[in-house]
Amino acid sequence: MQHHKRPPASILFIFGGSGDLNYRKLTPALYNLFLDEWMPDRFAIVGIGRTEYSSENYRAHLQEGIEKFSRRKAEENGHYKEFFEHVNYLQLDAGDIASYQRITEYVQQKETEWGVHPNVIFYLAVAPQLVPSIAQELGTLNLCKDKSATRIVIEKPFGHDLESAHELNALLTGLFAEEQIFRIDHYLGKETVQNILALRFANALFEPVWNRHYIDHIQITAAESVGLEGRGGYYEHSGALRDMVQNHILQLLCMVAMEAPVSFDANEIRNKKVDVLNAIRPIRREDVHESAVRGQYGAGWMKGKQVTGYREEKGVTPQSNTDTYAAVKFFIDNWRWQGVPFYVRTGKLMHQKSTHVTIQFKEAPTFAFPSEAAESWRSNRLTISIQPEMDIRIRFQAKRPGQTMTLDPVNMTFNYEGSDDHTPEAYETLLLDVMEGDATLFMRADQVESAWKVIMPILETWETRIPQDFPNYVPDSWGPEDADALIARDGHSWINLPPEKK
Ligand SMILES: NC(=O)C1=CN([C@@H]2O[C@H](COP(=O)(O)OP(=O)(O)OC[C@H]3O[C@@H](n4cnc5c(N)ncnc54)[C@H](OP(=O)(O)O)[C@@H]3O)[C@@H](O)[C@H]2O)C=CC1
Ligand SMILES: O=C1O[C@H](COP(=O)(O)O)[C@@H](O)[C@H](O)[C@H]1O
Repeated sequence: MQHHKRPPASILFIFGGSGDLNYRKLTPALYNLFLDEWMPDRFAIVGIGRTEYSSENYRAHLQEGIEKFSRRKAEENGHYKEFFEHVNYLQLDAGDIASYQRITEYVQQKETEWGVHPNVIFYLAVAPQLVPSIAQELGTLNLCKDKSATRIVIEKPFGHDLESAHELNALLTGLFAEEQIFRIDHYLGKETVQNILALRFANALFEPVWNRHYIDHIQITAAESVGLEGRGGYYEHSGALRDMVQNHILQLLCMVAMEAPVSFDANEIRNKKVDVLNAIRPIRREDVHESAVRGQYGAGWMKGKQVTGYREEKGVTPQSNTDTYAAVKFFIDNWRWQGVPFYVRTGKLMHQKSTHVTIQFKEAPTFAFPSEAAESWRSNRLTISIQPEMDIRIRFQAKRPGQTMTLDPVNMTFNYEGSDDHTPEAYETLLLDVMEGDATLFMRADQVESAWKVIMPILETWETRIPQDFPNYVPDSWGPEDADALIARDGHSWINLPPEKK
């Protein structure tokens, strides 16, 4: 039974249809949208690549991806036949200009068959070097002149630095209108990330204390327990700062720090976020060593299994100085956040997978209880767990039952109802938004460039100074000691989130 309005008729062309992202993320997401009756009544998905596939082989390959990576359990997957009737493969070399005609022909054929002019979406799930030439060719197709019906989706990384991101923006905005361009940051599609806006702006409770008068500092952690997962070739030219901080972490920071939007219009939200990026205090090159720490993992053990060091990974050079860990202290120079440090960190092969935001409130102004009542006054803390735990915890002091006045910190926890396999994956939300033409959860050109501006001084400094101590952390740890020192200098320590007891 259909219980919601579906997007209009759509054709999705996935450049990189034979690639890893489509196999692991995009097709499982589209399949779940199909099962949840969110796909349009009329839709077609066309994978594009040079690899030879018959339709049958291609569908079997993608079905395997769904079976491995769909959030639904195997027994819930059962509508492959109906779904794959909508899926086809176009063997095409993106460098062959003449072959783009086949795309136009496919659209015309569907238009005739369906009797409607469909939305046409080009998803570029290819290496970044291919993006400019594919965009260039698509931009010259007549069907891309229809600004309301044709869209282009660009995967990360969006540029390698400020200059290349600016060039890519110039190219794309010369070919497409801004409303046709969907720059993906998959963190924005996560339920728990979107919930930051609901927590802050759908409740009157938090806003009065959400500022420098009550908040001592904020921490954002995106710790991964995985390593490179076969992506050494890409990662070696990226590193943790580019791979995670420039995009996902700065977007989280924006959602925590932005002013209240007056509406949920895409541009209104994006304006408020870009204001935060533009207010981040530029880090002077001579101060980088005080505000930022980089790390690289060596060989060691991860949960009882031996793992190789970063420099021995496939696709990595033996003397590599690429950062697999980054921690940065930011300040936001505006009225709300003046003087409040934002500590952010991310790393590969860390002790525990955990992405969370911690708002540490200031101490109570005076403590009327006997000094032995509590170890610390710094009890008020709000933690937004993004993954794998999906909850919001408020920590406060409570009296321990008994005849003495002894205080203990306790947690009040909101848990997302239902199990993980009922929560839409980020790519489901984002693909649906693209089909609906809603760009709220996508990056605008100026947002991407402002984020690059924030990290450029760190990147440039790191690129010119050779780290003396790499590798400087072992797998299954919380990163390099210098990162502990970065936050300890201000009298704080990193908060590692224990899993909530169920
Ligand atoms: N994999 C992931 O988990 C993530 C990936 N991304 C991004 O998504 C993008 C794709 O990554 P991923 O899927 O891992 O990469 P893969 O290397 O697995 O896939 C690359 C795709 O590009 C296609 N391709 C390459 N050259 C051509 C060509 N000349 N003409 C047509 N198609 C071509 C390949 O097809 P063929 O060889 O058949 O021609 C293949 O389908 C990258 O930008 C990556 O950074 C972002 C987040 C996560
Ligand atoms: O974009 C990326 O994100 C993943 C982490 O995503 P998550 O949803 O699992 O938190 C990271 O592993 C990868 O290196 C990076 O390119």
